[in-house]
Order: sequence, then structure tokens, then C-alpha cells
Amino acid sequence: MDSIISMKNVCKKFKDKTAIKNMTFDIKEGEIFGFLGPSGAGKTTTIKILTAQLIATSGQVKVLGKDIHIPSKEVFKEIGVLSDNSALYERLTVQDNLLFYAEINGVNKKNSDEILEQVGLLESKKKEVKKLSKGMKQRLNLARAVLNKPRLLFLDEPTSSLDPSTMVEIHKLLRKLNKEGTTIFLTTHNMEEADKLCNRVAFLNEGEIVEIGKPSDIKLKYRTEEIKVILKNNPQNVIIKNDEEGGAQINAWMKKGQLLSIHSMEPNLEQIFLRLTGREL
Ligand SMILES: Nc1ncnc2c1ncn2[C@@H]1O[C@H](COP(=O)(O)OP(=O)(O)OP(=O)(O)O)[C@@H](O)[C@H]1O
Repeated sequence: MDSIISMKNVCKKFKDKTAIKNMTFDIKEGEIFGFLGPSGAGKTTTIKILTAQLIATSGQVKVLGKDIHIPSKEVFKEIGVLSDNSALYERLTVQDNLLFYAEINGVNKKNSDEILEQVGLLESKKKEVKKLSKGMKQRLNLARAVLNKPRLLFLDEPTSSLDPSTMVEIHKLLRKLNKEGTTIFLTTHNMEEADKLCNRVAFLNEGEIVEIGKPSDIKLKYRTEEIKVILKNNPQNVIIKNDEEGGAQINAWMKKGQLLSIHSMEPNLEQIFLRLTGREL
């Protein structure tokens, strides 16, 4: 199979509102792919189309090589979904939440302790969910999504509103799952998260992909031809052009022993998004 996900010219309309406009992209098996955009850009709608919770108005959607609009048990057995409205049973324990979920979804329960161990909740398995912190609840949601050891995992804002240390824990877990063979499609507002975690990202604005590629390639593509220089006895950064004249200037500062450091002015993903769309995330 070439692509694990393939969208071709997909549109999604809600009455007169077009949420997704002519969207085309492919994801290869083994990737961690980030879908980035501000609120209302169409991220959740895309995940819902890819997981057959919504039907596209037009275009072709293939997941694991199959048309997602034709129901197939095989495909659903191989995908996991963590959505923004994943609900847990507050009065059940961690373990019972997982077992109940496995029961109603026909998923093998044998993995439950192993998965709880992976998300760091094994010691809390007898705790009622209402007594868990937000981060622990999110880890349990993730445990539920990966209980079937999916080949393809969809995560809608997996770390939004989590504290930085829980975010790091979730990232570790996602990298581990990815190493073990799970392809991950995630949405986020957080450009730093995407930069650290994803092999490739797509920038989404008003239902359209405006840029797609490896974070490092995107940053290189939009780099500015300027260099930031820090000089002795000068508290301010000096910005010079990355050209012959700038080179001669740097040379002169070096000869006089004035040069403390040189930095390329590579923009971050957030700045590039702003430049492309005029919108902040
Ligand atoms: N069921 C629906 N009926 C009408 N409009 C909808 C529906 N679902 C989504 N929309 C609209 O489609 C657009 C995209 O929504 P979507 O939820 O996909 O955005 P998002 O990028 O996931 O935003 P957020 O980060 O806030 O979750 C928005 O303008 C939204 O109001």
C-alpha cells in the first residue's frame, strides 16, 4: 500500500458553510503527521471525515487503502481515535473504564494492564476516574484509543490544556507507539508541539491546506536573508544582510575582536503561519 491515508479534492459543506475546501494530501505508513490550524480551521471536521463520523460532500477519502465511505470492519479494527469529546465514566475505576470500553467495542482485554503500564496508570488502576487529574484522564483516554494496538491513530488535540510535564509524557508515549509501528495523525494549535513531534505538518486555514512538508524544510523555505549578530559592548542585537557586504562587516568585527555570536534568522512555524495566513494560532 502506498498511503495509509489519502484525501483527493475533498470538500465538506454544512448547509452554506464550506468547512473543507478541495483538500488533497497523502500520509505514508509510519509517519507522525500534524494538522495545524486555529480554531474553526477544519481540523476536527477532517478527523471526523477520516474516521467515518462525517461524510464528505465530494472527493475521495481512502484510509488503509479502503474507501472510508464504504463501511469496513477491517478498517475500524485497525484504527484508534482520541477525540476532543472522549467521555470517561467518572464513577468507574480506571481499569473498569478500559474493560467496559473493550467490552462494548469488542476489543481484546488482555492488553489492558500492559497499556495502563505504558501510559503510567497501572498503579492507579483501582482509582475512580473522578479522582484523577486532567493529565491522568487524558492518559486514560489515550489508553482507550490504543487498546486495540491500532495501525493508525487519530488524535484530536491530544495535549490541549495539559501542563508541560504531562505534555512531555504524552509525547514520549506517542513516539514509543510510533516506533512500534503506529502511524499517527494529530491535530494541534501548538506549533512547538508539532515541530518537536511530527515528521510532516500541514497548515490549515479556513478549510484549506496552505503549506505542507517537514517542519525543517518549511522553516528553510521561509527563512529570511538576514543574520542576527551580537557584539561586545553593544546590548542590542544587530541585524545584517546575508550577502557580501554583510560578510565583510562580520569579518571586520571579527578582526577587531568585537563579535560575540552570529545567529541565522530562521523563523519558527508560528511566525510562518502568521505570514501565510495573517492569523495567529
Ligand atoms: N455540524 C456542523 N454544522 C455546521 N457547521 C459546522 C459543524 N461542524 C463544524 N462546523 C463549522 O466548520 C468549521 C470547521 O470546524 P472544525 O470543528 O472542524 O474546526 P477546528 O479546526 O477543529 O476548530 P477547533 O480547534 O476549535 O476544534 C467551523 O466554522 C465550524 O463552525
